Amino acid sequence: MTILLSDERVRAVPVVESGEPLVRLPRSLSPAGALVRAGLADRLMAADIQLPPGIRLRVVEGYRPVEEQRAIIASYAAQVRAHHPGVDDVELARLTSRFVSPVDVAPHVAAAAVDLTLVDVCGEELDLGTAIDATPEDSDGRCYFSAAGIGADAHAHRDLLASVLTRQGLVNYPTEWWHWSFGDRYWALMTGARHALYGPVAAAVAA
Ligand SMILES: C[C@@H](N)C(=O)N[C@H](C)C(=O)O
Repeated sequence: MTILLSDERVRAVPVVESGEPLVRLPRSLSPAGALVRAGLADRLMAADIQLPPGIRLRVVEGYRPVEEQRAIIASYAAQVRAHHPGVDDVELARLTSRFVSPVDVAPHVAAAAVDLTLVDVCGEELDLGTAIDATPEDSDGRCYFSAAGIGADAHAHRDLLASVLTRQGLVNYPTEWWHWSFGDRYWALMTGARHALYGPVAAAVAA
């Protein structure tokens, strides 16, 4: 059974902030220059060199300011309401958290998560079954890491991604094949760590 980011068990995980700085990923790994915690950056670089020749990781997003997280929540919650008329507020929050995290436990706001994919030598994205940020509604559930209804290549590419990232200690959010994190509260719950390493980062600190 999938544990969502809105689950009380995630919120119950304590954070013992390590104070680890944010670093900008190299452009070869993240043309957008995503910012992440130093420990996550090291793990991503280690995962990248484990890939077969001709395949690289491509990180499209890392740290996200809290205002941006709030804006994504508001926008997607409105879409969920339109798709699921009549849901109460509790169910709305649960359904919304399949695609975007509540602010207080948000892995991107802690600079502890990345959205990423695989690219070939020309920088072209490989087939992972859906676009990054395809919602459950738009993709008919194919955004879930273990979804049926995607091709053999997409399955193989998701498995390849998982093999190099889990070896570095990252965990996937099962409703989004592209979302991987390290050191946040969701990661702590999933790995059995006693506490999270990284809490929310203020925009002023990230600047
Ligand atoms: C909105 C989507 N790209 C995303 O980042 N989702 C995760 C679960 C999050 O909000 O942390």
